[in-house]
Amino acid sequence: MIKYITEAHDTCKAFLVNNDLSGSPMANAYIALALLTLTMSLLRSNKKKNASTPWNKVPGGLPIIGHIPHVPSILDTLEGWADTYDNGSGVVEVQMAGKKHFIICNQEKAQFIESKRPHKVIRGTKFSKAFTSLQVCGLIEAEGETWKKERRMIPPFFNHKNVQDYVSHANLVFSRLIKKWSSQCDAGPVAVTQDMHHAATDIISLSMLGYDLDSVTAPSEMATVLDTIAKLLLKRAVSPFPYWKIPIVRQYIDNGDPIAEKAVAFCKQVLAESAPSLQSSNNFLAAKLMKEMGKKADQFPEERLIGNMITMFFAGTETTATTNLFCMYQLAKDKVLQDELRTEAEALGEDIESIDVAALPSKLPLLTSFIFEVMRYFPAISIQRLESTVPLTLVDVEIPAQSSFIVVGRFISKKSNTPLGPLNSPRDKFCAKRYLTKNESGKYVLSGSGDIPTPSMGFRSFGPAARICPGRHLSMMEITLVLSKILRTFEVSLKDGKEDMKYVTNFALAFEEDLEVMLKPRAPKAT
Ligand code: HEM
Repeated sequence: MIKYITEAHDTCKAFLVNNDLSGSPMANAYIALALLTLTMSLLRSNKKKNASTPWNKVPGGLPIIGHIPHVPSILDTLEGWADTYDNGSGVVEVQMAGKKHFIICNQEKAQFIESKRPHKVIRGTKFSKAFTSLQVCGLIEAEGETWKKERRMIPPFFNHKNVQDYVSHANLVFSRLIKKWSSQCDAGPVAVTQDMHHAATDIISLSMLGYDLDSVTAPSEMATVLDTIAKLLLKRAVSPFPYWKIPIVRQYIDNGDPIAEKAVAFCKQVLAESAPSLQSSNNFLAAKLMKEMGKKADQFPEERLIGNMITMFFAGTETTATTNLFCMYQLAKDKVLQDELRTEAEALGEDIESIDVAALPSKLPLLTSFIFEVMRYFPAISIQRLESTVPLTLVDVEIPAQSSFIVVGRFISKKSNTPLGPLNSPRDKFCAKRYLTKNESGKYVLSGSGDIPTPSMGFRSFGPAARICPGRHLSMMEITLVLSKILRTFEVSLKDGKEDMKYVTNFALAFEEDLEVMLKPRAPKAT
């Protein structure tokens, strides 16, 4: 027993180290509380041993807490279990943190679970509580009727027509980024990670609030606050117990409440200051939303408007920046591909900045296919944690309400449904041309309608149909624009030819270390 408690203790410690909490004076109290919570959950769980199920269970595990995924690579552990234990049913059962979880590892089962959203299957309650605790009350945290109402209201402002209004923001921010890198690139490798995050934050700030943070040019306190909220949300969502409700303890563990207050105060102030010009502004979400709300009686309350603004920073910054970084890394690794993409970007001429957003995929088919493949292969969000609110029948077995599901999206996309593309590329390999096909004149064009691929095509990077990412056209516009600018301005290569960048795989993918690249300015074209 002592062995098990020691192992659990070590895991909690690893969690703290992983989340920069190990230096906290409350670390041991945290561990003790975590262990107590695990024990309590066992006592409460009143488990019925299900001797035979049509799916496999991950064998072994510790009494009380069950299996403990290795903290630096939760995703790898989950995918490893899916790979080893799926008997073809698409479900693997595992006991973790005193609770049964179902790992959903094929397309058919994923679709079944996701079809039950938003009422019978929801995001985990722990997740919602973490969001509410930091006042990030918006579309991501919402369920049921609130979600339906906000889903009707907000996503239309992310369609192609509206994203066109945000293009000037992306152009402004990326011009600053390219200018900054141009001034640094002669001095050696350029550290691009933080700049890419700042660029994504600045674009969200301009496009959602109409406010220019300009954190690409100079550090901005508010950019740091908004970035910290995202980290706190993830930390709270995976915590074994709601430590933030415990007076004194909470301020030592994350000091999240004053940070959340700052973010809310910032959004309120920006909106109050821009109120007089809202009627004439149409190039940021808050203005569009407030006009729409003015037309209707059933407005949503101020805290949800603000909560939705902060939600967009959380949802739209890390995801887009991470994808941009993985794209840069793939470009830097493959000079031939880089040249092909550059030729395509240059053929567009100078009009990239005023281009019709909806036309980007057809004008830049190879770049678009490359971005889709980066997203499939390195999805910013690689797993989804879900919970049932009613009993569900899974492979002819009734499983109770409050069952926990983990959909391993990246794993599924590497196994099934994903097209092999014109080069017949295996699904577990990276292939930039995967989403292309040759037309009658032998030219590569995007396959199918050219739209963003769907989960039924093995592409799960923007989430399932029911709660598909509303920001997908905005992020595609951003990524296409910044890559086109980078390709036209620089030749990109890896620092010291270093090809083996490691990435961490907790809930979102990220490079373990900052990405540094060599940027060689391209010779100005002879006129
Ligand atoms: C490469 C960039 C992005 C990726 C990979 C991405 C991925 C995702 C995924 C996988 C989901 C579904 C989560 C679920 O299953 O519940 C999602 C939802 C969401 N995304 Fe994105 N996203 C990106 C960019 C953005 C941007 C730029 C915004 C807005 C500014 C945004 C706003 C949202 C919101 C509000 C939701 C919740 C939708 C709902 O629950 O109804 N995302 N995103």
